[in-house]
Amino acid sequence: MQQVVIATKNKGKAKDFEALFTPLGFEVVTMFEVAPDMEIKETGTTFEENAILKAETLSSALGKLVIADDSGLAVDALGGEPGVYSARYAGDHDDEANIVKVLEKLEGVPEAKRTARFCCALAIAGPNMETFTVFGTCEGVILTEKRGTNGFGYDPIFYVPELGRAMAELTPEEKGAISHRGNAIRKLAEELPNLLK
Ligand SMILES: O=c1nc[nH]c2c1ncn2[C@H]1C[C@H](O)[C@@H](COP(=O)(O)OP(=O)(O)OP(=O)(O)O)O1
Ligand SMILES: [Mg+2]
Repeated sequence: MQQVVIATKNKGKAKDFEALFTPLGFEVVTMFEVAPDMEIKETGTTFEENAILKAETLSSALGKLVIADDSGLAVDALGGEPGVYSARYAGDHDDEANIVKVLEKLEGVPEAKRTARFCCALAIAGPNMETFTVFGTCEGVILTEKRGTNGFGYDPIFYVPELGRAMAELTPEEKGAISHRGNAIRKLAEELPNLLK
């Protein structure tokens, strides 16, 4: 099976990518398999910068085509926070602590003002091509408590109005159909024939 290398060490993201790439006939491979000891510092100030950093670093190391994902949650009432710092908002990659911090900061904020979006920048880098990026979003509303057990990160507190459910109440396929990551991958898929020729 053809492989697609994703420059991530996030198991939740890897599952999202599997739901999106397996139907296309690709096996998803992550840094756990190809570069478990590599640490890539996310020093950028935008999702795009960090995605490019991760894709180019791993692609150079492997000499292969690599896709990276930098993503996060932007809450309107918090001026776009946690944004690019989503993974490190309350603790280093502590999803539960991050959720508690967002809910605390939004205490007393009425539903109409709890609008937010998930953002996903994807970068694709390879030996014989210029790095290319796409951006996807997904609009939602921050709940006042957690709902559902699927997904990862902020999914339990992210309500998707068009489906009437929290992101963590969706199957991986349902999430992929409407998510920031799914939307970004569909944009990338449109461009891929031009990029690789
Ligand atoms: O679909 C999602 N559903 C819920 N939460 C999400 C999603 N997508 C991103 N997020 C949150 C998780 C993490 O707090 C941050 C990503 O941070 P980000 O640096 O891109 O990923 P990461 O450090 O976990 O893994 P890696 O850099 O190895 O790909 O945004
Ligand atoms: Mg990261």
